[in-house]
Amino acid sequence: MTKDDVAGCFEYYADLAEGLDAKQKAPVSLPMETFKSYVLKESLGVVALITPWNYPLLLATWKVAPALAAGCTAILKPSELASVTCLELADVCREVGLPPGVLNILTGLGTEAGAPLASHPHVDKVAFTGSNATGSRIMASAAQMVKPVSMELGGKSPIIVFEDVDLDKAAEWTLFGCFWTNGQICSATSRLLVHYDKTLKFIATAKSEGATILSGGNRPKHLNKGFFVEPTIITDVTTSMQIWREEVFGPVLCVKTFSNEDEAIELANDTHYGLGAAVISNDPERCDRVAKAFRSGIVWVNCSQPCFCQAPWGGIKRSGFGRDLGEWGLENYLSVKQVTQYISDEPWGWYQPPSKL
Ligand SMILES: NC(=O)c1ccc[n+]([C@@H]2O[C@H](COP(=O)([O-])OP(=O)(O)OC[C@H]3O[C@@H](n4cnc5c(N)ncnc54)[C@H](O)[C@@H]3O)[C@@H](O)[C@H]2O)c1
Ligand SMILES: NCCCC=O
Repeated sequence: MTKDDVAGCFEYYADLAEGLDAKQKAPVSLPMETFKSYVLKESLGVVALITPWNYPLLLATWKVAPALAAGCTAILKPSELASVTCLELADVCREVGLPPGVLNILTGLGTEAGAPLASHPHVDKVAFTGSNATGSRIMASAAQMVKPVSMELGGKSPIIVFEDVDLDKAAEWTLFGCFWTNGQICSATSRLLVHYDKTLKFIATAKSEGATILSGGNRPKHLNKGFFVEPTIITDVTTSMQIWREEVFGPVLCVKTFSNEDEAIELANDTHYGLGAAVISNDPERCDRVAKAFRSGIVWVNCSQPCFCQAPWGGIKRSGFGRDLGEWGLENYLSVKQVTQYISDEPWGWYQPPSKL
């Protein structure tokens, strides 16, 4: 599936690149007839793309494809934990005729390869996806040179399940939203807010489907080696607990109940993060209200986690700023230049000619 997503993303940005010429010289309407103005969109130059270990090829593609489409020269620094697919991508780019030097892969540790790249004076922009701690370090070093950055950081995303839903569907989206790819997704909806009346039925249904409720949290007995954790569901959580507030980046779902829509929204937004948020309800007006009220960059209605390269991806608050994907992802790598021309034959008239003095 990732390979298809990668190819789809390159094709999408190839189309946007072809459309860029037609968007050049877009006129700007001015209040003075003696001037005319238009806008050029230009490549930012040399961009550093620093990416995480989860979805290593896809998340690199979300940056490489729009950066190349915008005409940038890119240096991709993949995670030291998962670099191989990005090296393969470079081979494919060479095979299809990308000129040498346009896409460069720099492997290595964050401190030894990522940090010098991010602070290099010849790098015009840093586009980063990863943890908040690293993002904050990169912002601090980029600030020394007033270098633009875009940040795709972590999250602790909520999913609100209202009482009017089909329980089976809600249970499936809730489990998928948190446990898909072991919860190692930035946007995992790992805080479940469920209407109180539904809670017992929800748990009973999940139990009858074989889920382990209020348990997990251990290494699976049959896996002695490696970094494995049982799918874990935790209830009786308070909003001040670390497990409710901090990103786990693993298969852990916290559950809290609410008694009305306002309380659900307040609990959902009670986080430093603002990446994803989901609402499950059969009431379309309620879905609209809640979608507007969520303080996040992405909202899913009656689902969780679907991702399309045409739609903007990114967060607010400590989940970052700037957007990957869609036309917004291309704008990440373009600068906007105004060209304003004086078109009158008359002198500007700042200095009076001697004859008129
Ligand atoms: N918002 C999103 O779209 C998105 C997507 C995927 C992952 N994430 C987040 O990424 C995190 C998991 O990824 P991770 O563990 O690889 O993150 P990480 O911050 O540890 O590493 C990300 C990248 O930064 C590099 N790096 C580390 N220190 C650096 C430094 N001082 N200067 C420059 N580069 C440095 C690493 O080598 C790696 O390439 C989670 O918090 C997750 O939520 C966010
Ligand atoms: N579906 C891809 C999500 C990437 C975030 O970690």
